[in-house]
Amino acid sequence: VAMAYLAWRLAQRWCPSSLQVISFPVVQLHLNRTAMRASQKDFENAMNQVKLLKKDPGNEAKLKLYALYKQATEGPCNMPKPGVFDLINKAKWDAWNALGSLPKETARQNYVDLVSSLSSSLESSSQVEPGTDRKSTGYETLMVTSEDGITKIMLNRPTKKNALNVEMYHEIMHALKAASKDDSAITVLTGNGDYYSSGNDLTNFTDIPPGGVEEKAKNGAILLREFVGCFIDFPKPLIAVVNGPAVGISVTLLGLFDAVYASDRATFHTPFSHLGQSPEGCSSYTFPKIMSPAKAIEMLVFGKKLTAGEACAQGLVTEVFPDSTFQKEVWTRLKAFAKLPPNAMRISKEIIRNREKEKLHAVNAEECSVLQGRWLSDECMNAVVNFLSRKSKL
Ligand SMILES: CCCCCCCCCCC/C=C/C(=O)SCCNC(=O)CCNC(=O)[C@H](O)C(C)(C)COP(=O)(O)OP(=O)(O)OC[C@H]1O[C@@H](n2cnc3c(N)ncnc32)[C@H](O)[C@@H]1OP(=O)(O)O
Repeated sequence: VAMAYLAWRLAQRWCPSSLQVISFPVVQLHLNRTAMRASQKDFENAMNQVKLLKKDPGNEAKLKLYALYKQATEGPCNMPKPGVFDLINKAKWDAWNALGSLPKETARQNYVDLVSSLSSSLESSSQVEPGTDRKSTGYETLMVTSEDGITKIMLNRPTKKNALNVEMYHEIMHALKAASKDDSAITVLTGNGDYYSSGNDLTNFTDIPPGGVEEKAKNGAILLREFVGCFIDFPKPLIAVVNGPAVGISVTLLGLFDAVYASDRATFHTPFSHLGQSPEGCSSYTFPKIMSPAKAIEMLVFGKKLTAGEACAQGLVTEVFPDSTFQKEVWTRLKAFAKLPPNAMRISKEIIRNREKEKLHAVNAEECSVLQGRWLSDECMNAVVNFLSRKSKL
């Protein structure tokens, strides 16, 4: 029953709710569109279109495509279920199996529809409107706006507590690079919904490439190093507006921000040991400097969760505001900052931060290399499997 429940939870995660409703314990598929039927030619065109996508559509979309393709070509899944540690094949099996007895023609149509929606959304993501006041809706996982001299990068996966999936890592890097060159004076990172961010999306560990977990860990370390590097090198004032709880990498990165404003609802939690992992985001260097080595160890090694007030007392947070007035007070202040001469702000940040840059890049490289080893450990694997099978939560 537990395994069936897990399959159902994973299926919920990976199956498009607009196409079907899945209920437990009996898997029922209620299709809301049966009228249209894609021809074999449409299906083949869609398969070719997938190869031409300019951007990676992300793991969730790839699993949906895989499942629909298998269903359309082979019918219902009757393969043996892969073992619990064979994460990638198990995820694929779950996605396919969750389609139940969906007819081949419907799967074909759903595949064609999905490719068409991916093509249009990924095409538009490369277009940024020119001008000073602009809104970029092209991102899949972010909302990026630029007005009043402020570029706001909002993490936008509120139903997943703004967990950072691989696509979000890439989009944040893209948004930061664009913000570093645009005409805004300051850049703000914040979260949509009740969380600032729940940190690394633990399903990032499930998409294992043909080279196996070693290759996955190596690629993860390369991605993480590049990602953190963008924060180290960001040239303008970078401000975090921490609207709610923050976990993992969303906390450690705060040591690289120029100001951190938090709602009194926010908490700061880095449960790395619980997850069999180790600190990143340069926190092994910035946290002991900011708050003393002993306080840093309480957070980074023992996983002590801080309230916003505690984080402020320890220097990680610049100022705490009551949640009821948080947005109003913070944005009023930020708008005033953004009116200051941008070049003076950039040059002042440079002189304050630059002498640490080389050190920070070295720390980043070392942390990523240590984490690469941690991701291959049983401690880490067990923590991820426990979360995904809903046996544990922070
Ligand atoms: C080899 C790997 C390569 C990886 C690629 C590079 C990676 C770089 C990695 C850098 C290292 C980073 C480390 C970290 O950030 S460690 C911190 C990781 N985060 C967690 O452990 C948090 C896990 N989440 C929770 O414990 C709870 O969800 C939480 C306490 C945050 C909220 O609980 P609550 O009960 O309020 O809400 P739900 O649990 O129901 O959550 C709602 C849905 O959101 C999903 N969710 C939330 N957080 C995550 C997450 N971090 N990863 C994946 N999914 C997450 C949750 O599952 C719910 O989804 P469903 O509605 O579908 O069930």
